[in-house]
Amino acid sequence: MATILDGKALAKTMQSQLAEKVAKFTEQGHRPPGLAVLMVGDNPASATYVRNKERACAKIGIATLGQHFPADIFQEVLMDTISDLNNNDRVDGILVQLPLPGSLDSVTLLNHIDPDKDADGLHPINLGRLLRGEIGLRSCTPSGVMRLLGEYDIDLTGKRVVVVGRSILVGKPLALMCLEANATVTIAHSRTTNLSELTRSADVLVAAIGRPEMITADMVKPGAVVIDVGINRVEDEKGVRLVGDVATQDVAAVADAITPVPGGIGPMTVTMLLENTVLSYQRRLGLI
Ligand SMILES: Nc1nc(=O)c2c([nH]1)NC[C@@H]1CN(c3ccc(C(=O)N[C@@H](CCC(=O)O)C(=O)O)cc3)C=[N+]21
Repeated sequence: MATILDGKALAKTMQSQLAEKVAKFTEQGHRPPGLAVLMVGDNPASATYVRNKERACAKIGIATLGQHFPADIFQEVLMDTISDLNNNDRVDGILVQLPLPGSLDSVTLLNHIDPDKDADGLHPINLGRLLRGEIGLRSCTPSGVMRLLGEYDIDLTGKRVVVVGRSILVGKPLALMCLEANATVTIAHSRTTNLSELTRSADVLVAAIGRPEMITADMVKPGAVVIDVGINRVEDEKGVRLVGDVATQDVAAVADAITPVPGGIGPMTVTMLLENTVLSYQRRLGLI
């Protein structure tokens, strides 16, 4: 059976290290780090994520400025709110919870965030910095994947990585990070032909598709490392549960290592958001 890559455990360790770090700075008399969380509408999944993020911040000593807007809010109000937060010295990170409802233009909003406060690492400047291999705030889910691989000493040098999914949130930035780590990277997507043949060639297979249990055991090379980025809520005879993009039980019999859902990449994503916020705080206060 495959080794379980325990994101939940690593997230816990990293979060207590972050808490110690923040405590050290505040004991020295510095203000605490600040994260602004903008949530629009009342998508129940988003509300849960936002609550989890705020709870994690509280534990670490990051001050949160939560702002909740109705679904029919005007774009201009959100733009002005972001301007204010960009100018607010106590705010080190700004997060706009996605997806946004209705006709709101998330790209324009994200582009309006000060790149040095872009805790999600989704601003084009930060994506460009990643492309060029420069220092910057990096997208949370892909950097969570890289951190978890590192924790288990999984070196990507010379490995064949296949990333299934080409989203700007996960697939594209993760492919760049794997390339930076000297892997040979292929991005597969909905128009890829002979997908199973391709995924079977992967030493490291990443599923970031958003389709429950799409990656089955026959698509995985024996001994491969399988990273499951999917978070899908499904309802069946077993009730409502959370499943990834990988048929975990079957694939675990073939793979060498696999991330679970829940308890894998999800908790790492939240932790990287916290780490980005603290990093931005340290850079802004000259504590680095
Ligand atoms: N601006 C923005 N940034 C995000 O990072 C962002 C977002 N919008 N919108 C939604 C997605 C989704 N996302 C998750 C983070 C953690 C878990 C997580 O911790 N999941 C737990 C289970 C939680 C549960 O039970 O629902 C786990 O996998 O173990 C899941 C999903 C961040 N997102």
